[in-house]
Amino acid sequence: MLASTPFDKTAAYKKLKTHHKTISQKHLRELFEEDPERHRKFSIRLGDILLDYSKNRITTRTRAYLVQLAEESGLKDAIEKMFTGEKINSTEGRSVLHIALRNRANTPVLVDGKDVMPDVNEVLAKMKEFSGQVRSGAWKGYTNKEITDIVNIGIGGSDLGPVMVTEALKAYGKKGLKVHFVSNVDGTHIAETLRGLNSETTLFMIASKTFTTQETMANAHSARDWFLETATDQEHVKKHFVAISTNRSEVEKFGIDPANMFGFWDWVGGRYSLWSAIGLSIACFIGFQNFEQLLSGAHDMDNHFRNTRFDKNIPVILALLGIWYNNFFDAQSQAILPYDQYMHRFAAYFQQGDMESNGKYVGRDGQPVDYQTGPVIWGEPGTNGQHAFYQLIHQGTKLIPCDFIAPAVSHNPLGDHHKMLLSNFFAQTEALMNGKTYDEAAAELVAAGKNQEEIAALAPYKAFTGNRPTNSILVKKITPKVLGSLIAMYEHKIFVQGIIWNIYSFDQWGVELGKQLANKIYPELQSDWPVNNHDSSTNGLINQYKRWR
Ligand SMILES: O=P(O)(O)OC[C@H]1O[C@](O)(CO)[C@@H](O)[C@@H]1O
Repeated sequence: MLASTPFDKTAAYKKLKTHHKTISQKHLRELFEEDPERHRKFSIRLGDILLDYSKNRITTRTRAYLVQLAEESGLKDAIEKMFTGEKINSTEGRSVLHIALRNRANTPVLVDGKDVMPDVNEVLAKMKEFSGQVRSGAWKGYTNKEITDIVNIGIGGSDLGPVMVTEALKAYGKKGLKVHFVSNVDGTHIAETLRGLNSETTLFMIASKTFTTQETMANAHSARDWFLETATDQEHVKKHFVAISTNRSEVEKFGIDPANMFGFWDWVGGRYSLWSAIGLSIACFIGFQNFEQLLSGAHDMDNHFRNTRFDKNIPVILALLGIWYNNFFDAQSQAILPYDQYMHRFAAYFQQGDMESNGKYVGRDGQPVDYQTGPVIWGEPGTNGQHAFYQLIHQGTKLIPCDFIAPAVSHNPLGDHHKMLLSNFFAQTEALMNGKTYDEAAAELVAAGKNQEEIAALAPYKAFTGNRPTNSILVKKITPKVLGSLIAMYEHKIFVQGIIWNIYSFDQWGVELGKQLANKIYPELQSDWPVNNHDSSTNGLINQYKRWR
């Protein structure tokens, strides 16, 4: 069991409340003027990753109080409980062991007294063999041709991780092997994906922890129908369909050869599952060695997280800063802004990772919390975001803490593109911090030849308050290893915040109600009879749909 202290009842919370009154009056410009050592004091380096969090509205005292908050919340104990397989996902009665999936040290990790590592290693060995066969062409389709296209069918955690990673690591992808992802139950998704594919050279991976998810099962059945239209013989299914699941009996019921099933376990949360067999499409695309590098990067971050004191601990610091803005500055959201086109799904990935984990209002004591929990996560790659929503980040009325992420080395060193990209990366955090005073704006207008009247009219709009906090995460290069570390970094940040907010981060009951109601409405859509058993809005919408279809 995890300790259960409502975070607003801690002594550190009270200190931070008072301290916030002082800090909220300070401008980041002043903080930098007062202390030229901020970069050194507020940076952490781990291998090829540098976190500079100096452009935050904090002092060393803020950090000390935040660290105290983490300590009072029982974080140290909670981390140990997670790493040692205790059932900290209490509402589902499960351990939380994505860390075991990437435990490259192979030290025993016990669940109910049984070491899970032999099972983990067995599945990894099977993934290695299979991905090797697909990549080498040894795995043949029903007409003896090599596989050219993989279609992963899954949703949520059984889709977003593989999508994000295969995009982020496209530079490592095997030429001539394409990966496609179908998630939405909207028939357009699968129809558009299958258009142009050849059943003889296409391999389907049906990825679902439960193997009962409506969207995935509907898409899987449509994929099989499409396949059998040309392949005709049921026997051929086994060369073209593999399953990734914890539910063997449902996999068998679907008709997938158990030899083609890649298992995982209930202690792997869906949104933490890309390290498991759910990552099979990743392993096929980038190769098993690179997949192991991804695991190893995550393992490095796991070790750092578990063994480093909190004020030098990257995930802990990121989590505490998030709490500082979320609960003391009333920030509603958090932007993740990768300056790397390959990472264009990174923010979308952590929308599930963060919002499904910490979008909770009931505390671990069973009572509604009376403070804010998980933020809205959003973001797009720079520089596109700059020309879309950054205006609001710079001059809007909302405080939006931002994480800027960029690699020093590009996979595509084309002319001066990367220098231009990085100059934007550096410039944005500087601009958000410093802003532009009225006097600076007026001086620019003078230099542009404007008269006093024009200056008075325009300067208020051209001035920026600045004082907008950012983290800069500069990495050497987006390699599989670095990406693994970055993903694990955010996973642990989410964990820390959940512990401090005193909520359960590893269940997701909130998505159940919609599923239940959809299952109830689905049979009602079979006939043309009007319905009258819902509220007037839902009845009206369903009945109009029936008239129009
Ligand atoms: O892998 P499954 O069982 O198909 O579930 C897919 C997704 O559905 C959810 O349960 C709810 O959205 C996610 O947590 C999960 O990643």
